[in-house]
Amino acid sequence: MAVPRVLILRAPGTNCDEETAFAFEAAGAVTERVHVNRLIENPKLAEDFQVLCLPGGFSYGDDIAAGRILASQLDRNLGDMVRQFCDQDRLVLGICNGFQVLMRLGVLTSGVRETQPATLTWNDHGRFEDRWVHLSVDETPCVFLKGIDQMYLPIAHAEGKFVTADAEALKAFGDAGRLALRYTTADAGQTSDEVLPFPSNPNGSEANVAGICDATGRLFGLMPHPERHIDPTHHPQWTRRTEQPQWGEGFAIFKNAVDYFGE
Ligand SMILES: NC(=O)CC[C@H](N)C(=O)O
Repeated sequence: MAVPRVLILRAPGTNCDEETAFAFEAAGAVTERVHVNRLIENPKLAEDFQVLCLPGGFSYGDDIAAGRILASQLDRNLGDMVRQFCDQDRLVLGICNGFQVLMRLGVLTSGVRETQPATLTWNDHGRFEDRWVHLSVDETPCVFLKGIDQMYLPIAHAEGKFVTADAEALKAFGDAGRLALRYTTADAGQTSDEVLPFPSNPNGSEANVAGICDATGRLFGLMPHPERHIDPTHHPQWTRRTEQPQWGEGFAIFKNAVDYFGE
């Protein structure tokens, strides 16, 4: 099986890059954490990688809007590199702040209309929300979610509310299976378009959206942090369980990415 090489992009304020590298390596990938300035000096560096991952954090202090400055920097300086990564048979993953960057770049929402069809904005209650959430997976082409029905993962964000320009845009995403990951209740197995009340839906996202993918399923962004639930002991109730699973519930996302290159 081919071992994919994962480029984990660092920028001032990134704070989840080491955990994300650990998760990918546990799943069998080779990783390199590369600062955005190194990539701007030499964009050809990216040619050695099959997966581009934008990890979580507070890039450029979330100034202007979370992800805005890093997205502009990538667009202006590395636009060709990012487009090539998205167009070829490679994978792109954005986790939390990385998801915000991908949304500002527009790579996850392309194909729906000319003008920007969706964004991430402030949580309804206007605060940073840091806790665990229940998630369910839609019928989706998303490579990273293959074989996953449910997950229990932590969130830690202030600007995670998914909104679309109008109902037509939301429907277009939904019909294509692009509203891939949703917040749900502790007992629900299904995804739902009806907005669930807080705390099940932590930020007021339309259709309870926690993550979306592009039309091919190769590009994916999510607000929860799968890299923070890799070991079973990351689960907040792990000491009460009689048996431990081999991996935490976020691990399958990284494993799916690695397995994609072995198929
Ligand atoms: N955990 C993160 O990546 C944080 C995302 C972003 N800084 C926010 O607060 O919305």
